Amino acid sequence: MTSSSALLVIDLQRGVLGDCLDADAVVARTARLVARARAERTPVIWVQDHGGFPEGSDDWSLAEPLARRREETLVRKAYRDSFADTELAEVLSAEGIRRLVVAGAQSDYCIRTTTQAAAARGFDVALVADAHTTTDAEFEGTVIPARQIIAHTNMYFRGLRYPGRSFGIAGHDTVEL
Ligand SMILES: O=C1N[C@@H]2C=C[C@H]1C2
Repeated sequence: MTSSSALLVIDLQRGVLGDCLDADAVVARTARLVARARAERTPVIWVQDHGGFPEGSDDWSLAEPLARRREETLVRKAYRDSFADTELAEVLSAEGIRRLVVAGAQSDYCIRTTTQAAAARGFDVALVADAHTTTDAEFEGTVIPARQIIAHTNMYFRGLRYPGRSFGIAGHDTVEL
């Protein structure tokens, strides 16, 4: 079935979520979103990062209760951009996907980078405002709380504009799939 949208679940792995803000709640909301996508026959694509931990390890595994179905695509990555050195672009093209609904972690790394890359590649993008998370950050003495990073990520993508395309944010329970 050629669907125009796909749900992209990025790096909701045990080793990534350790210190992320409200990780359990984000995982639970994402699980409900995945169930919606499956019910509406919207493809679910799972991205898992093996940059920091070996495939098959506990840290590499999806946080429970998330679980990939056999027929759902797994994209393995080692960079913040889920398109970098992966087959994501080919998978999306083959399935006629023109719009991505994005959830996962971490907001300021793989979520931000992948969402911006998708925009630059011509996809419409909806960021699920309450289904991404990250940790507090600190850079050269400046502490940036996770809650601020998440809010800023949502603010940034709510206002992103490219000619002829649509971007936005929405909650896990209302985002169009
Ligand atoms: O956002 C991210 N997801 C993986 C863990 C940190 C980066 C890579």
